[in-house]
Amino acid sequence: MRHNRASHYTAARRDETAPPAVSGTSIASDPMTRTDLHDSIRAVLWQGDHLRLLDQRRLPFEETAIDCRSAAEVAAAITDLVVRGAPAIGIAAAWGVVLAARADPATLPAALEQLRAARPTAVNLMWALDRMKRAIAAGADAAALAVEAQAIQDEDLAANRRMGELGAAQLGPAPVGVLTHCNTGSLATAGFGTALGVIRAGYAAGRIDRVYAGETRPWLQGARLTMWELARDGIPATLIADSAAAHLMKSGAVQWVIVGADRIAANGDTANKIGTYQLAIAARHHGVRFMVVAPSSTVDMTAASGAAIEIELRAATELLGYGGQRTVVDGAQAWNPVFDVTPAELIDVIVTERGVIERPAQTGLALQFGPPA
Ligand SMILES: CSC[C@@H](O)[C@@H](O)C(=O)COP(=O)(O)O
Repeated sequence: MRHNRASHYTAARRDETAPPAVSGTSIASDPMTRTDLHDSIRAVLWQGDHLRLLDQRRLPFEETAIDCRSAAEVAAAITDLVVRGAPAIGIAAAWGVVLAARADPATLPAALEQLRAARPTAVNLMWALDRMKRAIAAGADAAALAVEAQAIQDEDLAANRRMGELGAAQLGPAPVGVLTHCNTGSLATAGFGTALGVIRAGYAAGRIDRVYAGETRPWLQGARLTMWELARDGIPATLIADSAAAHLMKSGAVQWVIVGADRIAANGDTANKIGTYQLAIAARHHGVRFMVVAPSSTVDMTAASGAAIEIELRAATELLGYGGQRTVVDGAQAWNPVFDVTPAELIDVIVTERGVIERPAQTGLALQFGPPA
């Protein structure tokens, strides 16, 4: 393993013996630099002529990167969860557009379409592509598109820092226990994180003393990724099975559930990782408060309510086995929706970089985002 503290990742080198992690793409796989701070985690890194993605399917035990050299490779990496988390896939897609422009501007319409189809629920993907499309319409060349993609990435990091401050101010002052779901940290964003950014800021301010993370079946984003990020930061963290959440709340160990979002409708209904809805129901029953943290790029004012949000259904095989090993009897069927919608009535606070919306069911998002489109 080669370490290079001057850059975030070690230089990629083609490993002919490694199995292709994303079918049909050329992959350079190599260990990435290990550092100790969340600031050093970069899920998406532009390398001047290609895009380097930290392969999140292999964490926490392997820090390897995949180099994408075409929009098609970026789209495949998004679909296959090499890169995941609503803001991060929007950022990766923006760089995918840059790759298409550099290769041949004539391929841009097809590239935009292919990237848009990579995953259906996280609206940050469509938001970022629409922004790149507007830049193309305004005459941007590949270099100008790279500036736009970098701006999308930089603005996301700034939004996360701001949401961290705003969300942490909602807590305490006495330190609380917090439950989170999936992974909303540096890995899911340009850095720092949304819900995990609030947790980072809250812990730093002495307003959080313990974080519980649901494991997040079947891809284990909570177990593999959130626990990894929290361990690197030295934040006290306890993993729970997803099905232990109501029991945890009943014990009195948590006062807040803090989660991210993949799409927030105009009325405040929020799509997020499957299992979020049942956390919100259990939280309301136990008097535990429920906070959603997401940048404005996650807000979709064209969706009047959660009913308008497409929920991604993934392959049944993701549920029928574990670690490459089949665990369910042959011939069994499985249903694998990977997001659900939490109704606004169950949400106490929505935090975006524009501010805090308390009891969103009463006002919707119009206070910050204007009337529904
Ligand atoms: C800041 S990330 C917010 C959401 O994207 C996150 O909670 C989530 O549901 C991610 O799902 P994933 O399937 O891992 O992309």
